[in-house]
Amino acid sequence: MEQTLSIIKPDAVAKGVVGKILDRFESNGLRVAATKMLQLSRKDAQDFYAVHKERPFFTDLVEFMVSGPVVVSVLEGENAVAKNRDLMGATNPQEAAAGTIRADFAENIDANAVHGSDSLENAEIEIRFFFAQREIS
Ligand SMILES: Nc1ncnc2c1ncn2[C@@H]1O[C@H](COP(=O)(O)OP(=O)(O)OP(=O)(O)O)[C@@H](O)[C@H]1O
Repeated sequence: MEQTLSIIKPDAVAKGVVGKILDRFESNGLRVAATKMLQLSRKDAQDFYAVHKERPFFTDLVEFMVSGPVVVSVLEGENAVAKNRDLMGATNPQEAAAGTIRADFAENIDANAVHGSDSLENAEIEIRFFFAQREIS
């Protein structure tokens, strides 16, 4: 079954909506196969978002991602990558469709509540970045 990586970002953890966001996944056919809370180091955040390192928002993105704990999860289900992206909504919460996680819980494009892998290939890389095989059930 397809797997994808989700990150509940520091803004959503600070707001206390971790349970509500995990419920969106579970209520829409995505099983939580692994989950944990952790504090990213600057190196973790820089490595994780390395594809964006030339972008003007990179420094702000890294500082935001280390501003508090995150909750990382492996989600499993049919078309898990695409399904998670649909549930998340557009990157900019102002453009996110009604009923999506970002429309309901995100503040702005910097503090946008969640990350989800954007391809099957990246999902595998991102899952390996955060989880050992024995942590995934
Ligand atoms: N123009 C921008 N200004 C500020 N921050 C941005 C901008 N574009 C993207 N970001 C931040 O960088 C993150 C990664 O950008 P990307 O284009 O990969 O968006 P995404 O795939 O929707 O989000 P994510 O990778 O977090 O799932 C975004 O979630 C957002 O927090």
